[in-house]
Amino acid sequence: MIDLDKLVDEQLNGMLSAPDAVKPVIVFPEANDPRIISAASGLINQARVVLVGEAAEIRSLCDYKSAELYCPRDRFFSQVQIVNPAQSDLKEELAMALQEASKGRKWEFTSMEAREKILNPVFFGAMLVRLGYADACLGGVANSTKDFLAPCLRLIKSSGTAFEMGLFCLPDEDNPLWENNVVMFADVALNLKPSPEQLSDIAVGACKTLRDIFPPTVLSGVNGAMISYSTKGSGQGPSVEAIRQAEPLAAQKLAALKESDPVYKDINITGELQISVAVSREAAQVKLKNRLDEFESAGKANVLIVPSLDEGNMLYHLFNTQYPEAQSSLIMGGMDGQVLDYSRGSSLLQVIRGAKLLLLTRIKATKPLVRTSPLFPSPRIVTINPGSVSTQVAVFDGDAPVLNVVIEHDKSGACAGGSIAQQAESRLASVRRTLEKHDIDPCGAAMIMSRGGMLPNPQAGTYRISQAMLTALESGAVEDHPSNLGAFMAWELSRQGKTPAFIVDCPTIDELTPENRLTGIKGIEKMPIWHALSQRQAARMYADLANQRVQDLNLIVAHLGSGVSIGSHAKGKCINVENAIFDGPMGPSRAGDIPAEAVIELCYAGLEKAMVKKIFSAVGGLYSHLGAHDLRQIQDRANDPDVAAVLSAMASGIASQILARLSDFYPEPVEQIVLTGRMCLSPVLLEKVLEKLTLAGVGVTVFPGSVEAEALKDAAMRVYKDIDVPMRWES
Ligand SMILES: Nc1ncnc2c1ncn2[C@@H]1O[C@H](COP(=O)(O)OP(=O)(O)OP(=O)(O)O)[C@@H](O)[C@H]1O
Ligand SMILES: CCCC(=O)O
Repeated sequence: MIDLDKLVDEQLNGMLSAPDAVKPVIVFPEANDPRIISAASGLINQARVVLVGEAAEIRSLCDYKSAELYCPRDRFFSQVQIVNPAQSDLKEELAMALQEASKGRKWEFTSMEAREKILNPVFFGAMLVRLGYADACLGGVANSTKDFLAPCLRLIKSSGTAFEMGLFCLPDEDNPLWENNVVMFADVALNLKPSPEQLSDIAVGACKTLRDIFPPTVLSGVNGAMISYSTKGSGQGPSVEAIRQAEPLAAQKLAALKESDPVYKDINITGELQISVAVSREAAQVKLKNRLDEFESAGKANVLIVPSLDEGNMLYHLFNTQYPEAQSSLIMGGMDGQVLDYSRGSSLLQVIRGAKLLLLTRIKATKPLVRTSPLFPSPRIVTINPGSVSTQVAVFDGDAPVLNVVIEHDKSGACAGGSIAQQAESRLASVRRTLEKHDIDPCGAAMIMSRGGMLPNPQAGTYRISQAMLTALESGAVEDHPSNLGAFMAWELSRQGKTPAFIVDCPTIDELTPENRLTGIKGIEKMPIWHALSQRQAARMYADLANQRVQDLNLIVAHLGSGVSIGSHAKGKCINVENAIFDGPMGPSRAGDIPAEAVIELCYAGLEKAMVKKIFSAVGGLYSHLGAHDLRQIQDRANDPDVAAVLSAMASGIASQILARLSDFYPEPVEQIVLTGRMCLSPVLLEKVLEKLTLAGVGVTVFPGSVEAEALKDAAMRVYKDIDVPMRWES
């Protein structure tokens, strides 16, 4: 049986990991139902969830266990928005808009009535969608269709005929009627006797939905058939006539759909077929004989469009009863994924599945998603992330990305050297130019965030930038490193702290255990310098995916970027990690571990100390072997045996040091190995690393690319929501 839930999850996660993706805002007006609370907790990674109800009631439903949460409780309450209509700032605006929407309708409201109605969570939720403050409203588990769906259909604009589909992924059988045992029926809930126009809308909408859910790699054909007691002229009657009239209309609409996106090119719709002719090749052969090839869907239809509600509803309930183990769901059509009406008997699993299918169809609908909503705080956050030859500038409104630019610096210019303050000045000028070019005024930001610098002995987390911190960085930074520039730039952008400015997760955070700190020479201790911002974010991202807390997990996290660092994160603390500038595996321009005797020789070869340091930290690794450090170009030469040998050695070094970390957690097991950084964007390298990691017998999760801008934004939001209290740097 196709695992529908897994398929939908994979697609959602893929779409939501796009750099400019935003999560849809979904409203549950029935937040007093334990199924809704539990389901909401399983949706927070893929949606911004609004629960309409009383915060105290929702908390007590969680505390007394009738609503079990799929994620840590703190995370749930920090992510969902609970809105009580009676106390909402939006109440009056929504009531006025409701009255306006009702004008001239049979159900027209006076302003008094509208104010009263808006206190009803269903009206409140539907109006949030109507006004563009939310993307979708989901209900029906605690209300009748009349009480939930009628207000939604009245108030939320649709793109055609509203209808409902019943989707079934059936258990495996020897002789399945349908490819992969997937079948859909429509309309199963709304239109008593659809007109030809409605039938054509239902046919095209249902086929489009099936394709939106199942990519061609999973379901090669989407074949719609309008079911009748007549096969191509064998019978007569009003319903047959309606289908005949619907067929050309459906053909026209289908042509427009195919024109809009080639993904729909292989959809077929055929009218007026008996159900046996629609689903069985043999029956089709018997009845259609040599005309069979004229009708693409005949004998292989997997979307069955019924002539009236009686048949649709019957089929839906028949299949639900006969196949209790099927993965099934109701899906609304014709509403651009803005509404879902559950059945009151829905199980928790069905509530979650329905919501995820709705998210998928909502994201794939042409209507753009809400980027910022008054329901969710959306402070403007400017983030800067200085690297050795580039500075990343990313701007967010709350969680919504606004800008993400990587400014490449000329090595001979902006970062050629000079004091931290001098370098910061020229980089800052390019950051300002970039912001200006995109019409972004940093003075309008609520918070300015930067990667942390090499402060001595910092704590993990967020520090407010202060003059004392800048002094410490200028005079006492542990290493001369581009990360030190961040605080200076953020300070200047914030007009010397007038806008709150912060650094997050310094590379010098030291949480090593004594065992991991000690070396073989008394007096020489390990001194970690690592990609703390990136690694700690990747650990949190994994924990969120696994619906756990980092404090409860043992993770090995590797940052594979310009530098490489591998951290052993035991219950949220990085208990072992190297100095990524000089130790560990080789990287694009880092030498990594070199036999000690060779190092000694090099030091006495008459070179200046700065030159020796440069050999290890700037012109080692790929650059030393191949004369280039950009993996994007190097991987194109991977067929060259010399290049392949160096890439294999780098991958092998990374994998073997990750494997070596397994023992750091002894006697506890490692839950997951997590990889991140832009080198993970290289399939050539990643494949070689992953191959060897299979030896660990531990799952591997990859967050390819840089997660640092997201890390800075998330840190800002934690401060903004009072989840984190920023530290002050004391000299
Ligand atoms: N699309 C890509 N495909 C393959 N490799 C890439 C891609 N984009 C960047 N890289 C490589 O990733 C490396 C840079 O990684 P990343 O940007 O994560 O590091 P960084 O954050 O700049 O540096 P640091 O490790 O100092 O933090 C470079 O070697 C670059 O060539
Ligand atoms: C944390 C930074 C270490 C490096 O530059 O590789």
